[in-house]
Amino acid sequence: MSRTPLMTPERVRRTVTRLAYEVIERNRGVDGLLVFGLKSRGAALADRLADALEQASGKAIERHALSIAGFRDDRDGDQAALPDDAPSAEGRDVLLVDDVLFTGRTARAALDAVLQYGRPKTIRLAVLVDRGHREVPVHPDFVGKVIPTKHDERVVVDPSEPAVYLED
Ligand SMILES: O=P(O)(O)OC[C@H]1O[C@H](OP(=O)(O)OP(=O)(O)O)[C@H](O)[C@@H]1O
Ligand SMILES: O=c1cc[nH]c(=O)[nH]1
Repeated sequence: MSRTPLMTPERVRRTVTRLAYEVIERNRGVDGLLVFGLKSRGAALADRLADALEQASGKAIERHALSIAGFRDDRDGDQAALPDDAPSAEGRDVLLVDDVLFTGRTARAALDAVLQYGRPKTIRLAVLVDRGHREVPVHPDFVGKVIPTKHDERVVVDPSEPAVYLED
């Protein structure tokens, strides 16, 4: 297996900052914003994006991890219990965040999973990398970078650096 760098840590940081400003522009601010990172690897990115939103807006941003277990249409699994600190999404602007968008099945499952939290006013999707090969009609609202890939390659976001690699 070979690993090719696609985005350096500096590039990822700049991209996350740009995404934060795009979210603020689209939502006309951050009031009512509720950020959900898709478990498991979207949660680290959601934290970074929420931090960037706080820095850009000067306001606290509520963020949570969203389990999509039990909502996949292509995998079996039991639904995780709602966490004790589950927020209400009723009437709020929900931002779903994931590191990689591929077939779109995770994001589709997240649309079902998030409705356990109430009925949001809007639900939008932000991803760091869109690598194509969609199998369901999911389109992201905010994209860090579109990276065309072969189907059998893998895009890996290392949350600790953070950096993006292509593995084949
Ligand atoms: O668009 P899709 O085809 O659904 O692929 C994208 C998903 O794949 C990865 O998660 P993975 O399923 O590997 O789970 P993990 O985050 O728990 O590692 C990634 O973090 C996205 O959530
Ligand atoms: O390339 C891929 C495909 C699915 N999920 C990932 O994180 N990367």
